[in-house]
Amino acid sequence: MPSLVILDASHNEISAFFGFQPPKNLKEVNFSNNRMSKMKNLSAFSSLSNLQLDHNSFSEISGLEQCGLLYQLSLAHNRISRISGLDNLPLSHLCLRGNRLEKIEGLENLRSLQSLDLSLNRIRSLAGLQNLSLLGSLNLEKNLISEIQECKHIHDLCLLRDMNLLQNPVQEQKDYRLSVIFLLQHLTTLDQQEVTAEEKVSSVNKYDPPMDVVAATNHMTHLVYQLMQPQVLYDSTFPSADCPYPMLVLTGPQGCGKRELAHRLCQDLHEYFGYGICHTTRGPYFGEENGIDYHFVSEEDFENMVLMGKFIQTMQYGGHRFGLTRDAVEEVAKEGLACCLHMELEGVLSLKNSYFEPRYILIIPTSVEKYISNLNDRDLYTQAQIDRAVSRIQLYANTCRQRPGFFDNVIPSDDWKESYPALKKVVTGYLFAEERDDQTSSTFSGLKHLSLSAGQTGTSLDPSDPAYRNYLAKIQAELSLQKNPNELASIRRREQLVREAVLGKSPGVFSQPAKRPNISVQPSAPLQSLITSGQSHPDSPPQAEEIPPQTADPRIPVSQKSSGVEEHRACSAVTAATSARGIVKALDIAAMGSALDTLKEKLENSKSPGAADAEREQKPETGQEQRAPVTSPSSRRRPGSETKPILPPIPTGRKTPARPRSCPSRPSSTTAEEAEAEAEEVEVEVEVEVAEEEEEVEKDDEADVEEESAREET
Ligand SMILES: Nc1ncnc2c1ncn2[C@@H]1O[C@H](COP(=O)(O)OP(=O)(O)OP(=O)(O)O)[C@@H](O)[C@H]1O
Repeated sequence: MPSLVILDASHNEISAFFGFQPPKNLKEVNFSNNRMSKMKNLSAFSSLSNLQLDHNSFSEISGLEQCGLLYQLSLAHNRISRISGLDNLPLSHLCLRGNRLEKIEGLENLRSLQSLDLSLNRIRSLAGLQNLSLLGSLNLEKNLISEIQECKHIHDLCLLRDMNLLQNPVQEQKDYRLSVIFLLQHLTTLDQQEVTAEEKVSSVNKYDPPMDVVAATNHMTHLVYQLMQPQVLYDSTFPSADCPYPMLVLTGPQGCGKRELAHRLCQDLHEYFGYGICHTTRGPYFGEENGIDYHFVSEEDFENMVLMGKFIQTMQYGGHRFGLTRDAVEEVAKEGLACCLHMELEGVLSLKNSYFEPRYILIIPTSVEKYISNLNDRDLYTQAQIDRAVSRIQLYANTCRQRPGFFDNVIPSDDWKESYPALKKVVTGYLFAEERDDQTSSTFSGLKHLSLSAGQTGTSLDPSDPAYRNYLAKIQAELSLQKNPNELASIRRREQLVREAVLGKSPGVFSQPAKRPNISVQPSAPLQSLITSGQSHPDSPPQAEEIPPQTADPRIPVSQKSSGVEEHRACSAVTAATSARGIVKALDIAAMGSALDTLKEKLENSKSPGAADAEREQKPETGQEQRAPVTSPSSRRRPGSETKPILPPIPTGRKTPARPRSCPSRPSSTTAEEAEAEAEEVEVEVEVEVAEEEEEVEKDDEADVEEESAREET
């Protein structure tokens, strides 16, 4: 049969393996479920591409070496105990399910293999799969794999999407699924179940959390432990919304000189800075002193301190733990000094979650060779430690590049002594000392004052405390846009326009829609009653005696006159009130035709002696109304804004970069301060003018009414 292409001889009792002359074009052969036990050389079957030999009694794979086109081979449920004879075959699908395999071998050169079924064997390790770079599907169900770490052997198989480890002992391992998903991040199906995006994210957050997640967890841990302790009021550093306690943090890779720089800075600027002493579990280097460089503590003590809520942040570096305690900061703050610290990036990230708002300065080496040489000179580090430190330069550089503003300043440094002047300049700039040498002492006293005031505001979570109000004012100011003098002038102009429109001096936009009824509408009786009484029910025009005295001015609805407070509010809200009046006035009496008589009558009735008395009683209120704008809540002055926040010498510039109000102690803020003062002046000016103009409006209104009444009387 030279033309035979597909041969299916399954489910027979054939024992002879290929006991026939090879058809030239034979491609697919199925001898499954027969009684074959020994394979023979198939080099004559050169076209063979698919061979199914399941459920036979083969114990060894052989004779396939010359099958250069064989891409699919299935030998499931045989007695094979060792994989062999498959080298260099172009197999893409191989099934050895249900054999006696104990390890994966002989597959190293199957570079084209895409699908491998080794289920139902006795395999314990995944070693031997690492070269199968095209492998996309791997079935290892019902084997003896017990360690999650075995997945490391297939970690680099980027095309592996589907893996089945069902009924392996490894399934009982804690967090098995998340761990496997973490190790094999390309998987889309694990154990016949789809891998979700949530699972992938959770696995990464669990086993290789991003630095921010680590920092947040670190912060959360310490905060929780701290809250579990009896609460202590930290006089000097209790967070004050207006003036956070000033801190300076030098960061950079290990051994970049930040520690020396910090010490030197605290020495030179000892009037301003104190060195914050961290705790560590590492032993002291030669020359280091307990309580000067670090507080050296045992692992156990450190852990106890964590549980006691002592730390603000901690981090693990080089197998040792480092941490900054609240007390360490407090020690410095008590002296009236700003705390100067050095720490790694992880510490910075954690600290950034706290209520402290330090300045962060990155000290970064520019020459790797010099950096390595500096580290070697210290004679403290192993090569692995040096390599790690060097690798972290990139981490800092990336952070700096990817997160603009993360560091307040970056100082390139290959030698700390050389970079010290630059650092000092930057820091003195923060202190405002360089530009205002003459005010140095006052800055310092400001710092002392800061500590004190922070202490005073230690209980400032009480709303009755002025600092609390300052906090609100600060938030409010930040939320509302700051207006420059030009904007304020523009607002004034627009207000003026509105006022003129209301007074009928100019046909402002606000009066137009309200004037339309003037022309075309003859008000009905219900409308008259609405105008005169302020009541809304159209069918029941009120009797004259029903009209309360304060509705003598028919243009102002009762609702606006019902109480002094409301009146006050109505007059305060300049634009709203005047425009409302504008609308009422625009429905002018002249346009009401016959309705005028009724109105007149009611007006007269309302001027009864009782009503007049009542009106007189209203006079003080009117006065109040006139004065109202000055103290009006609608004024643009913020509550509590007359109390200037006390400013720290190292202000919170980074978090509130462009707002002169919140960082006036920055060098560049001299002009900002002036601008602020100027803006405030203009603000007050505008308010006073608004008040005066309002007064005028009121007088004009009153004069109008009187004139009208007089006209009517005549
Ligand atoms: N509380 C902390 N949080 C985060 N990092 C810290 C903390 N305390 C110290 N570190 C940092 O941990 C790293 C290891 O500290 P270690 O004192 O062992 O470094 P070092 O070899 O003396 O080098 P360096 O001169 O940079 O301090 C340093 O980069 C140090 O700045």
